[in-house]
Amino acid sequence: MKYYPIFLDIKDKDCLVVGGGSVGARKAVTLEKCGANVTIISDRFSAECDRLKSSRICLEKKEYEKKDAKGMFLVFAATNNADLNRQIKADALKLNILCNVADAPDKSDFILPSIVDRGDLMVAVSTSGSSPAMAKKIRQALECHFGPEYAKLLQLMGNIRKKLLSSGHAPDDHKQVFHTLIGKGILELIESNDEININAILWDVLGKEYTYQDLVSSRSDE
Ligand SMILES: C[C@@]1(CC(=O)O)c2cc3[nH]c(cc4nc(cc5[nH]c(cc(n2)[C@H]1CCC(=O)O)[C@@](C)(CC(=O)O)[C@@H]5CCC(=O)O)C(CC(=O)O)=C4CCC(=O)O)c(CCC(=O)O)c3CC(=O)O
Ligand SMILES: NC(=O)C1=CN([C@@H]2O[C@H](COP(=O)(O)OP(=O)(O)OC[C@H]3O[C@@H](n4cnc5c(N)ncnc54)[C@H](O)[C@@H]3O)[C@@H](O)[C@H]2O)C=CC1
Repeated sequence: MKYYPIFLDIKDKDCLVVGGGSVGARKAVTLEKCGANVTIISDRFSAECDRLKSSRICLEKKEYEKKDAKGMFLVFAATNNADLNRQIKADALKLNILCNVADAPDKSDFILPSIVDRGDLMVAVSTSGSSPAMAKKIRQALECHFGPEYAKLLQLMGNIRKKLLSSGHAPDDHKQVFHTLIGKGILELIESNDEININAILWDVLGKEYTYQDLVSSRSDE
């Protein structure tokens, strides 16, 4: 394997994107969705980038300077200047910060995947840099297969898991329960909004204190 796949928790971490064009904008949007505090530094901003200004995305209109990278958790070099992108990478290295270089995968510490985002289900597709266009096409095909019902299913499964585990750990019994639930076709029932039959399964497998409406009204990580 060329790259080590990892799901990184970047909530409330400071991340720097240098370059306010369409590539910088795309990287900033994903960072923001994951709860990071994003600074985009650029000597000019595309209209697309300008619209991103928010409580979590701050735009600084200026030339990049080495000190800008200080204290950042991640750095993204996304300018249209290849030499500058390499300089940003070198600065980040000196500061021990991982850096993505938009025009030079071989110089990057990490590359970004194409993402299917269905709540707690995240499918990340990488072609190891061989063909971003193909990564995007595969992502679009997967989006048709993994529809929005998967977000609901995982909210349900996450909350059942949390409730069950809060009453004690019994890995062998629990394994049986989870596989039984999935095997009973709950996904299809969620898709057709058939609450009556979902509850019938929940009560049969887990007991009356497990009700669909209660279990999908809160997030599993709350
Ligand atoms: C190595 C990597 C580094 C990184 O950015 O982390 C990288 C590098 C480069 N991409 C380039 C071009 C394009 N990138 C896209 C789109 C995406 N690029 C993304 C990731 C990555 N791109 C990493 C590898 C991912 C992998 O393959 O596994 C995605 C998945 C995620 C994201 O950006 O968030 C996002 C899709 C989001 C979605 O799902 O929609 C499209 C498609 C389009 O625009 O329609 C094109 C035009 C078509 C094409 O080139 O294939 C060029 C310029 C080449 C040139 O000069 O011609 C380079 C530089 C180079 O290769 O040297
Ligand atoms: N990784 C990826 O997914 C992709 C990467 N690329 C590469 O990414 C790079 C950026 O692409 P785009 O966003 O389309 O380019 P762009 O030209 O739209 O944006 C680049 C931005 O960098 C800024 N910039 C240049 N010098 C600067 C400096 N000294 N200080 C601060 N900001 C500076 C410019 O003002 C501009 O806003 C290109 O090198 C391109 O080849 C292109 C497509 C996809």
